[in-house]
Amino acid sequence: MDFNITPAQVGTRPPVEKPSPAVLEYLGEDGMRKLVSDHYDLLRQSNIKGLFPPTDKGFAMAKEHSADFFIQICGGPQHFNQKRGRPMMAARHAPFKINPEARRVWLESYAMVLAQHDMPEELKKSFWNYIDIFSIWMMNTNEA
Ligand code: HEM
Repeated sequence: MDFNITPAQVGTRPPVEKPSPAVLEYLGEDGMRKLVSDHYDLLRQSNIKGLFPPTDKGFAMAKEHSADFFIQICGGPQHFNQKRGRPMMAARHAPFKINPEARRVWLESYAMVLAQHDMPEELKKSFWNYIDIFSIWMMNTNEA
């Protein structure tokens, strides 16, 4: 499938549709953790690696929190809320400079992981549509 990135302006918040619970049903929690882990491993080699924690421990925590969130947003247990409180995702990303290029790299890293994955296409599409749009919310600067 094509992983198209929707063009968007910084500061806009288009309505988002959550991924289908079938994504988590297919992957299971461990499968979701692996998906997120593979994504983060690509980010760590990308030109936006400087945004992420430099230590292995910090990086492992970042993976854990992100996977907790994706499990929750796909209808699974509320791990994220229990450990971290209300998601408030845009606010949590505010300390980091996320420009359209950072969004592109972040999404393309997911596209690479999804392209290799054995998940059915309609589940990939559901997951992709969610991150494509919700990632627009996380952009907070046009500065390089
Ligand atoms: C637009 C591109 C994005 C970039 C560049 C980005 C970058 C980051 C960075 C730098 C962190 C902090 C890492 C840490 O120290 O824990 C983070 C945390 C996180 N991000 Fe993103 N992010 C993006 C989009 C998204 C999207 C679309 C989602 C959800 C669908 C998401 C979910 C999360 C979660 C759950 C955390 C952990 C927050 C916490 O526990 O405090 N991110 N992200």
